[in-house]
Amino acid sequence: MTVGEVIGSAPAVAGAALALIGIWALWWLVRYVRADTMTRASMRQAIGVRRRWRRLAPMVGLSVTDKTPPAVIVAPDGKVPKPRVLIPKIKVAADRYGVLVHAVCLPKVGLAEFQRAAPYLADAWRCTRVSVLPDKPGQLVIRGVRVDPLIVPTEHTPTGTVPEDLAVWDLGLDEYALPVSVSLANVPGVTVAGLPGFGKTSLVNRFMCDTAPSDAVQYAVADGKVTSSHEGDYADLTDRIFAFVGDDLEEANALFTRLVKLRRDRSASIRALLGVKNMWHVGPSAAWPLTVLIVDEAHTYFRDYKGSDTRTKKLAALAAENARLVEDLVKKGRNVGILVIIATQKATGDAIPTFIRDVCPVGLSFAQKTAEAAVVALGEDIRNWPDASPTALQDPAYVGVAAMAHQGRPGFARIRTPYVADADAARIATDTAHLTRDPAELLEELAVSAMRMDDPFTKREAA
Ligand SMILES: Nc1ncnc2c1ncn2[C@@H]1O[C@H](COP(=O)(O)OP(=O)(O)OP(=O)(O)O)[C@@H](O)[C@H]1O
Repeated sequence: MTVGEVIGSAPAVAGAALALIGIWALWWLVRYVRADTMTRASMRQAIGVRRRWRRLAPMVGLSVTDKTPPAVIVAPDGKVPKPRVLIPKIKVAADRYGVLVHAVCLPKVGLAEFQRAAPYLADAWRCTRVSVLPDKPGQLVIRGVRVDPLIVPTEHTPTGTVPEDLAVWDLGLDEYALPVSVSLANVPGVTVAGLPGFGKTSLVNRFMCDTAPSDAVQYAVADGKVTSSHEGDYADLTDRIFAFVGDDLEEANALFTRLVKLRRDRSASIRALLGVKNMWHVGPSAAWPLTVLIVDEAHTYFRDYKGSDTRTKKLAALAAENARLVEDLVKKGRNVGILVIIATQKATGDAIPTFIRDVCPVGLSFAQKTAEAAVVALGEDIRNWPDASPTALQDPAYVGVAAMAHQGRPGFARIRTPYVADADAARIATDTAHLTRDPAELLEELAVSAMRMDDPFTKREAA
């Protein structure tokens, strides 16, 4: 191509570039118009972050000077080129709560430098909080939230569709508005504690509503706050629950005994029926469902009864027996697909006995009154993380916010869990009631069909 041709094509190239910019501007405008007020503010914020980055980065110590002279040491006019100041390249995206910035590290400008600069970035970007985490090798992700996600209530409307992965429990958004979930695969127990009215039931409701459309899960509930299944928080869900007991210690004892028997029968037959030692290797199924026992207001079943009269002695014996049975389920139920969720308002050692709490790998706590209660709910380590302590969640703005130990790294996350309306829970329970089965019966059916398959006559027929 000659120089003349290049000059001649310049208007066409400029026109194409302008058209591209026009298309991009139109796309941005359409997104802006369709977005809600919070997202629009974040989109404007993202423009500011991009526009000011070249000036801001060196001011907050996020630049490096490249002193190596380029290939041409002396320019034709005799001047030596100045060293170049390099700044990390960024890509900025916006959502309801703020901006998500992907940055590329430079020599001596990495994770530590970005983390040191985070408070300055928060000031410059007008953010309540900025966090910096590693992304891909050599890249970082910086989360800046303009609005504190912990104080913005959210709602969740269950879709009624079968979850893609039954073992993933979506909990809500953390303090950086990033989604938090826990894996329930190989988890035998979850504890949920918190002052009354701070969102425990809503959290458990969400779990049930999201998983209930699957035939690979069955629920049993012991609710210590009520006497019959038609009262209280689980009244809307009874159609999807295969066993329910209220505050009667003897009935609870019978339910826990029944589930321990299921645990034993499953342990005895898992290799023959599933061909594995751990149900999670093949995943839960309609024939071998994940069996979830929810023990709400656990204090009712485990508390230490003190007194020498016959009735109190009987209650004390039942409570001790209940704790022992639930401990059995938590300690030995994992590989056979039994999960225990223990919720309580009362954070004392006898509400969730420490020998049970300590074997539950997942612990969540809504607001707590005292540091001791926080320790009972989340373990000793919470004392080392005062910012995340549930004692700081007592303001009504934090209804629905829980603290939870990070899975796989030190520290605790605070999570804004969404509210699930009772009407939605009722709708899901009604729509999925036909899936309710007793896992003990299912186990028997599975054993019978396995026996039939072993039968030489049946084998011949099948062949
Ligand atoms: N995640 C949430 N977001 C916003 N509001 C919530 C949330 N969860 C609960 N609430 C509000 O708090 C009220 C009480 O919630 P919930 O029944 O879940 O509390 P709880 O901790 O289970 O109380 P209790 O221990 O008395 O059963 C709800 O009716 C609702 O108005």
